[in-house]
Amino acid sequence: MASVKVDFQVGNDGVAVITICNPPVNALALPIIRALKYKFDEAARRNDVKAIVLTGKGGRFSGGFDISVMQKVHQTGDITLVPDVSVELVVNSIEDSKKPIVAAIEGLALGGGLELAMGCHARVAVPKAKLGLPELTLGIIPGFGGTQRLPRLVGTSKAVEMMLTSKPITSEEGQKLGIIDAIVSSEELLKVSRLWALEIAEKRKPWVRSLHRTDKLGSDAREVLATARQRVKKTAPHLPQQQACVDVIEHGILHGGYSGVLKEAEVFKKLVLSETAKGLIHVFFARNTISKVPGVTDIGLKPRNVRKAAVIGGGLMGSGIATALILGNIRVILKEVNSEYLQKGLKTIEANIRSLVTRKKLTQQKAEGALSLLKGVLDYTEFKDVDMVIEAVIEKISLKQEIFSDLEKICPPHCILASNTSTIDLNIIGEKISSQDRVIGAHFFSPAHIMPLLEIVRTNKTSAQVILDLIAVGKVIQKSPVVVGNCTGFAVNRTFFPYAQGAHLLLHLGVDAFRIDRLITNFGLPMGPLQLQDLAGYGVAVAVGKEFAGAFPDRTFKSPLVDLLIKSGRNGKNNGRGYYIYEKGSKPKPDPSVLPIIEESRRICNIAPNGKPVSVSDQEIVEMVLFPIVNEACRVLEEGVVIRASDLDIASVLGMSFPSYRGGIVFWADQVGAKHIYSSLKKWTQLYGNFYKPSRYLEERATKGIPLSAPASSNPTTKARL
Ligand SMILES: C[C@H](O)CC(=O)SCCNC(=O)CCNC(=O)[C@H](O)C(C)(C)COP(=O)(O)OP(=O)(O)OC[C@H]1O[C@@H](n2cnc3c(N)ncnc32)[C@H](O)[C@@H]1OP(=O)(O)O
Repeated sequence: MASVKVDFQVGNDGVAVITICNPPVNALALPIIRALKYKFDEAARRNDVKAIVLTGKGGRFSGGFDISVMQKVHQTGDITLVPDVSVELVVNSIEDSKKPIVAAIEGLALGGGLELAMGCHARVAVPKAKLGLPELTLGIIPGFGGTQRLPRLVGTSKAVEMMLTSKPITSEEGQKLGIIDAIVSSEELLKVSRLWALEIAEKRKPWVRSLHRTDKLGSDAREVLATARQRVKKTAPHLPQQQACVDVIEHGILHGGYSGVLKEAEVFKKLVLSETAKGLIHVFFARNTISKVPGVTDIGLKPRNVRKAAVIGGGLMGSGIATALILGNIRVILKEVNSEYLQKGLKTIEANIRSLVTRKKLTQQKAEGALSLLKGVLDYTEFKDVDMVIEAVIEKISLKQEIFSDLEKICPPHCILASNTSTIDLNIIGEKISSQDRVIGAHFFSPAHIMPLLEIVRTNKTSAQVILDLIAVGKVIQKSPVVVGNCTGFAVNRTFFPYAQGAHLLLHLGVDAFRIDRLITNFGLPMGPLQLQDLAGYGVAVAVGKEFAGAFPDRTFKSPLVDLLIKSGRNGKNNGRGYYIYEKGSKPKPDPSVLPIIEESRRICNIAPNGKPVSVSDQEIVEMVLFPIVNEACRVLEEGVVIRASDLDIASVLGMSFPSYRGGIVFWADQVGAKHIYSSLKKWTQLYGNFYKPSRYLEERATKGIPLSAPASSNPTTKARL
């Protein structure tokens, strides 16, 4: 705690430098906020202080209000834990101070950090500092006056864009927009800021109170807001903070900045208590926790550098993985079996990179740099000095075993031997080699260069060093690595295998296919289970169905539907025909001609009670698809496949696009309540069979009233080692 403080130093020039010290990001924790108020008031009182500079220690101004305070509010329900910073500190002690205050910004000023800076009378920054108000990603709006001062400093249109997208700008852009007054080197920052503050005091530079300005709001501000409001209605119907943000900005434009500040504080507090904020704030911390792996990241090991990697197999996955690696500045050797496949793989990688340039996600220069790191090969000659190999060939055990035997002979002894398998037991893949401590799963999600999740699968033998190395690679290539244990489907596919099956079961009970998908998208997933099946192609559905039927025969729903769809010439999006019709340039349309096929499958299965379609409410349909997933998540937790429940939340959000504002699958389940989930599953088991049978873990937690996310107690039946 000693490092959490606010420094106060008065120089001979009469400038007090107030420094926020709370590593690593100088979050505005409650003691910091209290100390800031105290120090500003002290500076105002002292006769030897003519002007003030506010800055942050360690190269970062501030990452904003301490988000863990809001988490405490969620745990306790006590909103009074959030102090009144907006008026008491920012308006009274900073903006309305009788002495000029300059913010000296290094590294980043985000959220509450930027809001403090905007309360100051000028801002000096170093090059490339990040400035932004990312609060909306947490389900809240800025609460220290940001919704009012940002439009007054950069204009309504830009401010709305910055807040609704949560994307930061650089100090250079900030200077052009007018929020930054000067850019100087890090060495000069304090000197220039002190002088600037003194010059304001001497009236040689303007003394600007942002909240009092109106010149930049623009005469079209209300139209800008009306357009934004329409847009968020369409694009973010589940995110109340988006609409609220626009409303609060408008309030300040109509009624004046100070009234806007008061309105903002009121709405901010309401939003902190919203379900959306609970989910998103949980995801923020859960995402930071995933790479903390007991026995791996806490035993003093250092990750080794992976400079050169090899990818075996240039298909869809292999080329995506190679793309991700070169984008992370890692040299890549792509190996294929013949030059035709190799050229195809290389072309796919090039196309992946070029499409990022077209979509303005990558500069031309960076694209060329990345592509220069790629080399295609047809043999193992280049493998002598690779630090990591990721095998991404077809799912055939003998082929993978042969490759791993070759790799063990050819690659250096430190080389990580990874497989991108999504189905095969890693112990079997590594069975024939002696370096089983180097065998690990690197399970990417398609398209591998875009999807943010990396499921790192360890076996009982994988060494801590290799796990740590792969976590580090994951971070370098901008993925969120989740370390999981070895079991059928690993954590993500295993948990979500009932997704399609739940939909199929409902279909066979007589529920309309498109109703199921519509309700699931209304719930917040980007597409329903049937459309997802179309997207993946039916080959995947058949393979995955077989795998899970083999592993979990007690809870697999079998139907001839996919076979019938294939027989009718459908293969989902791949050939433009599935449950939906896919035409270039237009959204998928439900295909009425699929209905007789579903009907035929229903006839064959004949599971609807009395042969009649069941009558189920919209909510029940959503629950009948999602509760079986929660049930499987419970088994994954009980078996210790993931380290902690929040890892599964992140895996579900990043791997399956489960809505982050619902906090992930287990977090959401706890909001719904284990008791309700358990009793619903029990009822459906009696009505419709074992697919719904509640797991022991769920039953125990529901009966004892323990949250599903609470750490496992004693003796988990750990099949997967973690
Ligand atoms: C009233 C106000 O308007 C409301 C607010 O200000 S809400 C806060 C708004 N600010 C934000 O959303 C910024 C959140 N933070 C970030 O985006 C990133 O942490 C960052 C860009 C600041 C730094 O990124 P990076 O260097 O990769 O560090 P990162 O690993 O994320 O964070 C380091 C640690 O700081 C913590 N942290 C970062 N910002 C924090 C914050 N605002 N509050 C509390 N903790 C924070 C992280 O949880 C992490 O903790 P850990 O080491 O125990 O896991």
